[in-house]
Amino acid sequence: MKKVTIIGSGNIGLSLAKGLVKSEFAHAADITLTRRNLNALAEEASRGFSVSNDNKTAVQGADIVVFAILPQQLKKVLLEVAPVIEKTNQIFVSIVSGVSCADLKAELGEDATVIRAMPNTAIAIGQSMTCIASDNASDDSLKEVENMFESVGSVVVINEDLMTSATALCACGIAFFLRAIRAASQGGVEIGFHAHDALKMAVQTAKGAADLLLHTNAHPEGEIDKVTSPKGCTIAGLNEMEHNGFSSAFIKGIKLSADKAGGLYHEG
Ligand SMILES: NC(=O)C1=CN([C@@H]2O[C@H](COP(=O)(O)OP(=O)(O)OC[C@H]3O[C@@H](n4cnc5c(N)ncnc54)[C@H](O)[C@@H]3O)[C@@H](O)[C@H]2O)C=CC1
Ligand SMILES: O=C(O)[C@@H]1CCC=N1
Repeated sequence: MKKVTIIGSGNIGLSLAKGLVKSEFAHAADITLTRRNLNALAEEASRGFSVSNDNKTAVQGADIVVFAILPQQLKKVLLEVAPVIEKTNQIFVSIVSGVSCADLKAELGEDATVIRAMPNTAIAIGQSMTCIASDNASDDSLKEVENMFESVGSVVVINEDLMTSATALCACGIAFFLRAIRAASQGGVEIGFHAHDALKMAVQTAKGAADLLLHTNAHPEGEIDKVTSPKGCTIAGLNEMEHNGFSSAFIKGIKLSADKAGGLYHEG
């Protein structure tokens, strides 16, 4: 089993830790979680995770170190751990948006093995879509990190210059789809369902739509064509949504998120 240290145990860091244990990629005891306020990790400690507020000690002995802190918090932490890292044995994975491999190596050293990864919060249940990229990692190191993220979802290896696009489409994207489900359930309440039933119906319908594409490799429009009976109620609703900018709003939102994702580290 690999020893994994996660620097920054907030939303995505904890989701990753939970997912890795659930998938049996690692035992809780082999995962060290750090956070400035140790009290906030009491529950994780009781579940067997090793917890610490000392990043320097926490990186020592780890096979894989994952940086899961905000872009604005990263530089200070890189400078803190750089003197104690083992460049030949350790892999440094950054899931911090907008931080390049070059940025990471500028603080950790040019010979450090750095890999960027962009998962989403469904990683907690083994359903992440994770994109990974590196400019210097060996095939073995890349494979090791790919295996880790494959244990908690799907992985696509991409060119580093597409990482901010991956952030918008996949990491932010989960929020976009969640909002769409919420909107569907609100529509359901207006047409007669109690909120809990409307949400359950919207969630299962969204899951069915995603699974249809996953299982059949079909194109969404092909599946939509099967639903839209001539002169029917589906095409009427769908066109009304489009007249109100549904696809356009989604596309514009993803573009804005991608623009924003690139600038968070250097903006400070
Ligand atoms: N939330 C998400 O869905 C995703 C987030 N990301 C990226 O992951 C990073 C973290 O995002 P979130 O988890 O949402 O933020 P968050 O604010 O929930 O978590 C960051 C954690 O880092 C801790 N922290 C701050 N300074 C620290 C230090 N010096 N030492 C140890 N811990 C420290 C904070 O206490 C906090 O718990 C960001 O860079 C974000 O771009 C990437 C993919 C998905
Ligand atoms: O909103 C954010 O900035 C982070 C990056 C991707 C998901 N959450």
